[in-house]
Amino acid sequence: MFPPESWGRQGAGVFREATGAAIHAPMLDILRPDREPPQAPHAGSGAVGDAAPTPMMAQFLEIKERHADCLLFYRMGDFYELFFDDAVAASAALGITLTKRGKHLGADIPMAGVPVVSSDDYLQKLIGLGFRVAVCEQVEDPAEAKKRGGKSVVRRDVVRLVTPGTITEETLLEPGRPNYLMCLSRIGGAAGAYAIAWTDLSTGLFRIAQTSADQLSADVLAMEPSEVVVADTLATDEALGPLVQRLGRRLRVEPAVLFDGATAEERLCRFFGVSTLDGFGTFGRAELSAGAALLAYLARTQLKAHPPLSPPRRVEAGSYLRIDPATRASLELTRTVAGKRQGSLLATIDRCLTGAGSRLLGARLALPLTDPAGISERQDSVAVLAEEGTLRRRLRECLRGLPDIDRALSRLGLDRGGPRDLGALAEGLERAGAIARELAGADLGHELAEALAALEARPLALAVSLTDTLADDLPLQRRDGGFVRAGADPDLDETRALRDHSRRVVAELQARYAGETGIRSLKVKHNNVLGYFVEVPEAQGPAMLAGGAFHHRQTLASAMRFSTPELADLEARITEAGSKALAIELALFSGLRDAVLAEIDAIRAVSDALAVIDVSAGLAELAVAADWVRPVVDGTLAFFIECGRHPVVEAALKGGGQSFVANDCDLSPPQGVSGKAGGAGAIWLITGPNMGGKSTFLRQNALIAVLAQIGAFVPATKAHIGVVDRLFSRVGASDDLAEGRSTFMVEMVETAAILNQATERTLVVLDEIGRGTSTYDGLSIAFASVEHLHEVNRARALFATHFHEMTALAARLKRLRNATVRVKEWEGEVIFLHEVTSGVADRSYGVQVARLAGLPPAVVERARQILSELERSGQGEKRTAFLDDLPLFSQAARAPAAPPPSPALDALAALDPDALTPREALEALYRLKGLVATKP
Ligand SMILES: Nc1ncnc2c1ncn2[C@@H]1O[C@H](COP(=O)(O)OP(=O)(O)OP(=O)(O)O)[C@@H](O)[C@H]1O
Repeated sequence: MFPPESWGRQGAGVFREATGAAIHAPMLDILRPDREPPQAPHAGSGAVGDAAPTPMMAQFLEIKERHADCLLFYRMGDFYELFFDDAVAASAALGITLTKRGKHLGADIPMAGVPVVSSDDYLQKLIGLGFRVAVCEQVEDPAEAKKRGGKSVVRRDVVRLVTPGTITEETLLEPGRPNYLMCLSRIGGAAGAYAIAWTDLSTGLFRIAQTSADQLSADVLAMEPSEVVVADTLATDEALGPLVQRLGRRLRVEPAVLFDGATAEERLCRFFGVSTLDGFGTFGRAELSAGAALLAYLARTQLKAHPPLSPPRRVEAGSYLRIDPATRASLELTRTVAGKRQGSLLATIDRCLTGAGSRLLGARLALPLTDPAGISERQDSVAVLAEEGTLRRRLRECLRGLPDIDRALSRLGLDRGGPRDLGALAEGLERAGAIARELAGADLGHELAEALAALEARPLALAVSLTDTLADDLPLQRRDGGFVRAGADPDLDETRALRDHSRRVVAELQARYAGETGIRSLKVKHNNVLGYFVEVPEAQGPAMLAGGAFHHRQTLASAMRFSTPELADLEARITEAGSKALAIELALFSGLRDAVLAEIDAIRAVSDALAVIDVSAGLAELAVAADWVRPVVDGTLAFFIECGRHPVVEAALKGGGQSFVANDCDLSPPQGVSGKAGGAGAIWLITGPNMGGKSTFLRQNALIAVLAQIGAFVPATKAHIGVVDRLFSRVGASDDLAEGRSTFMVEMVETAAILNQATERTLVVLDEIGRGTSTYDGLSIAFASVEHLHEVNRARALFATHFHEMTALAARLKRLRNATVRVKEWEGEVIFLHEVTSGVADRSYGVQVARLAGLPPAVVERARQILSELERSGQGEKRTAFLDDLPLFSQAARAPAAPPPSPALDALAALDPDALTPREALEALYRLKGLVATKP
């Protein structure tokens, strides 16, 4: 990077050029009103009529035109300046001052700026608000520009576009969360092949997966991407509508040419410097298109920098547990319903000590495995470290505070790295050695043995040269030097000695001058304008001039400043030695950087190995601390959990000094059920009081399945799980008003997905289906859904309901069992025991719960009265007839004898079912329901 062209902001209109001469400029040169064209036809023309814009203005407009959709951070001295609309937008978004500089087309030019040193904070805010930022730097030394003539402007260009998915700065990233940029591609129309490719530019990870129209949303959202790039031709496609809506600001539309399938493979090959992709896997056309688009988008945003991506790895469909977005949300896997990480499953189980470990755990939670052998390998790692307490503690000691190797590596690869990134690698490699020594000789499973092998294969020579070269305390930026250890390079030592010696001579001069002049308050000082100078109180100034050895430079209110040939000479020597020292340091930096990049694969393998060790040790720590067990995971259809607990609720209760009541669950294929009904897993129909713990029980079993399949231990005393291919959980209703769907509609859409897609291997967890509509409608839907699950899907399922009528199904459906949550009633109070047992609940205790919730006593009493009447009058259509006799409804009892007119019936009579499309039918149904609801 070149020294900035110093058009500073300091003072009112005082700007210094890089040459050091102070100049007074009432306004920035480019924006001086007298130099502005009276009328510029449009931004970017560069020259207008008889009055051309200033060269710098022309440069600004030209660059801005090329990056019209970005805020342009235009580097001027120590600031990034924004002009015109960018300035207005940034000042509103960042709360920074909006000023005016000069005129354009007769109007003031708005301007706002942020200091370069703190620009990361501003960038973070802007990116978070959905802006994209083009960072424009000087791309030549100001001295070069000067050679071209006095008026020449230093060449500038955009060096990088900062977008949500392409951030690499440590300060802009969360340590434990990946930052995914994703491209989505489709080949061959709506029914064609879909694929996604995603990368974490900050770590170099690169994955490609095939998907389908059905799975698209689930697969995209599972990765929680920060930015999703879609071709303009696809973004407007109806099939993508719901996903596009969900992505909102995260969506980025780019020209379709980025996704060009014909050149995709060749572009991928060229990027990775290979003649064929066979070594990386076999990719379909849509996958190649998505992968190549990703590279093209990176080229657009990173410009000249070549991101150090790992070769693409294909995520095989079917190799992971499918979890749709609604299930992820309802199970609060990575964030709570309120959107917080705290309180999610991930936050509860994450005991990792490194950012890479937390990211790996998150990635495993996004894609739990379905292959029992792969799961077992991960479990072996956890088991070894759970058993070997001393080893685990020592490993965790080494991992604590380990720098983020992946991110340091990525920044170095993009040439955005500094001395601390090299330092991070030095420390990382050293710790890797310590960890390898701890692991050597231990009885490790396959996964940990592989990790150990990667640690042992670490590039030793590189580690040594990094440690030998780098100083103990490293500056953030390389441009100031001072990061090379004394003794590392003889030339550098010599130059530094020269510089330091000259500095000492300067200090000695002060004593000599004071002695010679007899002025005891004489001082030798330094500033950027004068360099070294002698300063004396103003009264002594004339005496200094008398001897002729001191040349007057400046008079201040209370002091006079002088220079001497000796000082000027020393200054020159110090500056020269300083530049030489810096040049040597920068050369050493480049050498080390090249050496690092030459070993990038080995270093990445070390980092991956450390992440695996961190995740395994973290899960082992959790298993020991919270008393979790290793589940048996195999290819059967078993689902047996003894004394299972909800990890998050248990942790929360523990915090409040309460204990969690453990419960068993057994959905394994029931013994003794033969014929068509046999063979598949069971359904538990759970009835029980409100607040009894039904939802918690449902969720805990789904979470145990997920934990088992990421290779973790589980909160239970015993567990046997036949791998689940797909998990559906509908617990707790939510409106999706953003997509224009009511609570009931959302519930039905999700239920439809479950009934259409669940297989024998699926685990379905359903809570109170059908409660968002009238009792009979709801009951009928719930009945039919359970029957379908039992007969057609044959999935393992937990179904909680307040429709006690449904318990009768157990007599007909062979694999359905009734279970209930126990409560005790004591002196009119309900006591929740949170125990799940076989059997049927007698009632819901809703009124008692309502009282506990603080409903006014009069309402509770009235509800009790109505409830006992309802229970007394039994079932059937006339069950509410008694209400007329109750005091509150006696008014309504005086209704006219003749049946009231019914707009709903009239509207129904007017309908012609054969003439309606399914959508119109649905709308008509809603209209009818609306009419019924508003009926007096
Ligand atoms: N096994 C348990 N041990 C201890 N406390 C529990 C247990 N299960 C649930 N709870 C506590 O009871 C509260 C209510 O549980 P939950 O929401 O699961 O009830 P529910 O039966 O689904 O109620 P509703 O039918 O009203 O939705 C939870 O917030 C939790 O604090």
